[in-house]
Amino acid sequence: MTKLVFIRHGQSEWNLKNLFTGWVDVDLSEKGVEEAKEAGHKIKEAGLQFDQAYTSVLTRAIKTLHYALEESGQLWIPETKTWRLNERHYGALQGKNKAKAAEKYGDEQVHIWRRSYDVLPPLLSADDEGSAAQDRRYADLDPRAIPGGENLKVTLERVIPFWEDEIAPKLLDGKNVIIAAHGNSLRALTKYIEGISDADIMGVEMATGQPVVYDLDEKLNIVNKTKL
Ligand SMILES: O=C(O)[C@H](O)COP(=O)(O)O
Repeated sequence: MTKLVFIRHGQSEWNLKNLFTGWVDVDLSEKGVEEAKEAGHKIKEAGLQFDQAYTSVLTRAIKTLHYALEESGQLWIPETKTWRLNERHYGALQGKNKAKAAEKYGDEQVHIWRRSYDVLPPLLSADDEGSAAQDRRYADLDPRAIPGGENLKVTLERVIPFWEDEIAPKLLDGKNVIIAAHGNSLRALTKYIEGISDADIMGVEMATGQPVVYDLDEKLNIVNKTKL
């Protein structure tokens, strides 16, 4: 049985401050570091051994992966970083406080921005301060692929090609895989592999630093799912 593990990064400094984060590259909080180490401890206890790791190009996910692998004695495994596993881009909401946004625009609107499948947040343009177009790590990307804001649908559309081209072939080859990423890039993957409807995905949440373990058969059907 092939193992696939998802882990959302540990608490970030902006999770702690309740700010929309998206593609802003914030670090883990102290609690987030502890959550990542604890995840590694649980991975070790569960005897999970990986052949390949995938993560985003954002520090909080990369560090979570590294703490978890170090704690489980697997820091040496091959890893691939890709923008396709980044958090959804939260557009012009990035850096804004979620509670203050709810006071200003109403709980309902903020809930729609956060959890609807296909409503976009207010967008950033390429020359706005804070646009990813100014960030060296995206220099090789076609400028048209750099988002000004994403909903879950758009996030899924850029995550899934990476799943199909890179991750699924590894799993089909019998390799055990860990993916350290973000609340919404992992919700997109969860929706895709579990066949969750557009409506039901609104109710799916990913806890910080909690490994989600899938057992997959040789056709990548899900045989079992557990949370550590
Ligand atoms: O980008 C963010 O703000 C968080 O990582 C995810 O936020 P959400 O739970 O509001 O989608």
